[in-house]
Amino acid sequence: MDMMSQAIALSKKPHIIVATPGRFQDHLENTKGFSLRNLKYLVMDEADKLLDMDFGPVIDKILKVIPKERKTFLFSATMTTKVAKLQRASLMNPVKVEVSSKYSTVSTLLQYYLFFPLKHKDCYLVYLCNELAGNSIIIFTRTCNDTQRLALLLRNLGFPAIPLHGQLSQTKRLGSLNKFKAGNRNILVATDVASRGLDIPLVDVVINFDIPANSKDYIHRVGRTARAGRSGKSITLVTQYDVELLQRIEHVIGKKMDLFPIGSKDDVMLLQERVSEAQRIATLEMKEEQQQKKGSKRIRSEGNDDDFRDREDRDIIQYNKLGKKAKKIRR
Ligand SMILES: Nc1ncnc2c1ncn2[C@@H]1O[C@H](COP(=O)(O)OP(=O)(O)OP(=O)(O)O)[C@@H](O)[C@H]1O
Repeated sequence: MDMMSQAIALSKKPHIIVATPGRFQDHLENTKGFSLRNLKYLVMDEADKLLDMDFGPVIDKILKVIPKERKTFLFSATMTTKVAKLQRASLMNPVKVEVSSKYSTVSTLLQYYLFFPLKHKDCYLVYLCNELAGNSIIIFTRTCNDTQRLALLLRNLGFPAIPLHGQLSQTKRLGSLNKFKAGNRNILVATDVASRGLDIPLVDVVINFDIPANSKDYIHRVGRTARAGRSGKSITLVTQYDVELLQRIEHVIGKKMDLFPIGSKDDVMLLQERVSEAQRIATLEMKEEQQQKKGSKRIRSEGNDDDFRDREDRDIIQYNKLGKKAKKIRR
């Protein structure tokens, strides 16, 4: 929804507003007649995230202009000392309710790791996707760039992968998510934008392509599977540089992960040639995309059709093109 239609909705004085902090602050500053004088309850979901470096300053501003006489609820699977700071700063008589004094993952989640040298990372991922074909999988990466690259790489090999990251427009993000939810694409490659809050019942496996640097992110990521009593698997890829991070996560969750059972290293390496070719094509496609992006920026700045920004159509064409390329690789 755009700002204007939201302003109209707000003028009708809704009883409940669900908002991201940035947009909320925007309305506080720019929407005439929008006031929070009567606010009674403030709920912060993923509270530790809302109070971190990215959101903290905006939240501070919002807290300053809402009534002190209110009930505040903070929710999250993980908490930080920053929440404690906030409790001291603006909560009266706070009560803390914990399911467990230790961070825990559910017992229906089977947690595995795979250990191999960094140079074979893509190859192991492709091997896993092949082994797990038919499952619905979320693959987490550290950067938007890797998300895009891996989605292209997997598509080049014929896997129905789709990227989701913060640099996509809202429309495209929703589009990706819907395709995944509907089962049209059963591999979602995502950054941590997808690590919290997503409630998709059919996720069978979470793969941490990059091991999360923060153990709390691990808990949120693997929580995308094995939800509401269902079973699920997580597989964390570990290279020679990640051993310490793995140990730290195991310490935080109070569990040791098992080695994911796969064939021999030779079985994995059989894929290497095809993976290398798909990597080469993915790199070219990334370059092509970047050039097209530059082109679209130029067109936009010249004042042409704004819809050019929505590259959904072009992506479909590209997907078909990749489909052909994938066949070529198989032969
Ligand atoms: N008591 C319950 N009985 C059955 N299903 C439930 C119950 N509570 C929640 N669920 C279902 O479990 C799923 C997860 O719930 P919800 O999204 O509220 O979890 P959450 O704790 O907010 O997760 P996260 O913070 O990790 O995103 C939802 O599909 C919800 O409908």
